[in-house]
Amino acid sequence: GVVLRKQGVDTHPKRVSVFFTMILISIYLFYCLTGYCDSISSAYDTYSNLSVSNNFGTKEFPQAIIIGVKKGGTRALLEFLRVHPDVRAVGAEPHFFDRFYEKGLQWYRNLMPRTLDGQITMEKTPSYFITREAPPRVFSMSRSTKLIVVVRDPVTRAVSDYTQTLTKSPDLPSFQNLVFKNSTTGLIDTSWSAVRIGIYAKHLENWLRYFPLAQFLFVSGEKLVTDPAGEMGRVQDFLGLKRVVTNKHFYFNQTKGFPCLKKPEGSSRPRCLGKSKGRPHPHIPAEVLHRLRDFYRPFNMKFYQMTGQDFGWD
Ligand SMILES: Nc1ncnc2c1ncn2[C@@H]1O[C@H](COP(=O)(O)OS(=O)(=O)O)[C@@H](OP(=O)(O)O)[C@H]1O
Repeated sequence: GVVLRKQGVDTHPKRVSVFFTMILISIYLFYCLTGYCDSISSAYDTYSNLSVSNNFGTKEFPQAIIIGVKKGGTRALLEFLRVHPDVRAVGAEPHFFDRFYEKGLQWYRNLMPRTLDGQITMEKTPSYFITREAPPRVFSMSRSTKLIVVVRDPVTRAVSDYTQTLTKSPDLPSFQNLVFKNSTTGLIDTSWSAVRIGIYAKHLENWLRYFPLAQFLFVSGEKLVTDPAGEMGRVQDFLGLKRVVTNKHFYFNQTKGFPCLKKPEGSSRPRCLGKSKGRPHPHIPAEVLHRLRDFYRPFNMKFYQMTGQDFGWD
C-alpha cells in the first residue's frame, strides 16, 4: 500500500473494492459472451443435482423420445411436433443412449432446450430402436419415458436405407447383391443392417422387457405422408397435448411429393424437409422386392399382433 501510494496509485479501500468488483463482473460477462455460462451452470448442476433454471425455463430430460425407425419419417414427425407451442425439441440427433452414453446424464440434459411448466422436452435418434443397451439405459433415466416409433413398410424402408448409403458410396454393390446371402440359395442376408432394422418384432421384444406397451406409440410412416394431420392428432393425444397441429398446418407440395408445413407466422416461405428427405429410389427388380416381402411377412404379422395395429404392409 505504502509503495503504491508513493507511486500515486489510489488505495482507498472503497474504491479498491469497487475496482475489483468491476474486474470480476467483466470476467463473468466475458465468459458469458464466449458461451461458458452454460458450462458454469452445468458444473453447478452436476454438484447440486438440481435443474438449471433462469427466466426462460429449465433443462429437463426428455419426457418423450422418438426412438425409431431409421428412414421411417422421424424427421418429419419431429418437425411437425415442433410447431406445437408446448413441445421443445433438440434439432440434431443426440445419439446419447447408443454412442455417447459414457458422457453421462448431465451432459445429455444439457443438450436439451429450456422448457417452461407444462412444456414437453423431446429428441429423436432413430438408432435407439435397434440398440440392445438402449431400453435399460432409457429406463434408468426415467421409467415413465414415452416412446414413439415411426414404422414404415420394411421393404420400402430397406430400399430407402440403401438409397441413403448409395448417395455416400456411389460404388456400392446393387441392392439385390446385398440383400441375398448368395445368389443360388436366395436366402435373405439378415446381417445386412438395411434388412435387420426392418425386423420390428425382434427389436420391440427387446424394449418390451423394460417398458409396457401402453408407453409406446406406433406412428404409421405411410399415414404420416398421406394424412399428416390425422397421425399428428394421435401423437398429440398420446403426449397429452392439446390438438394444436391440425389440417390447417399442412399442404401437399406436388413438386416435393410430400406434405409440407404452411408458411409459419412471421416467415416468408413454407417449410418442406430438405433434399435428403424424399429421395428418388433406384429401380429394384420386382422379383427381388417380392422375395424380401415374403421374408418380412411373418415378422410383420408378429409385429401387428404385438402392437394390436395392422399397418397394411402386404
Ligand atoms: N413430409 C415429409 N417430407 C419428406 N419426407 C418425408 C415426409 N414424411 C415422411 N417422409 C419420409 O421420411 C423418410 C426419411 O425418414 P427419417 O427422417 O426417419 O430418416 S432418418 O432416419 O432420419 O435418416 C423419407 O424417406 P425417403 O423417401 O426414402 O427419402 C420420406 O419418405
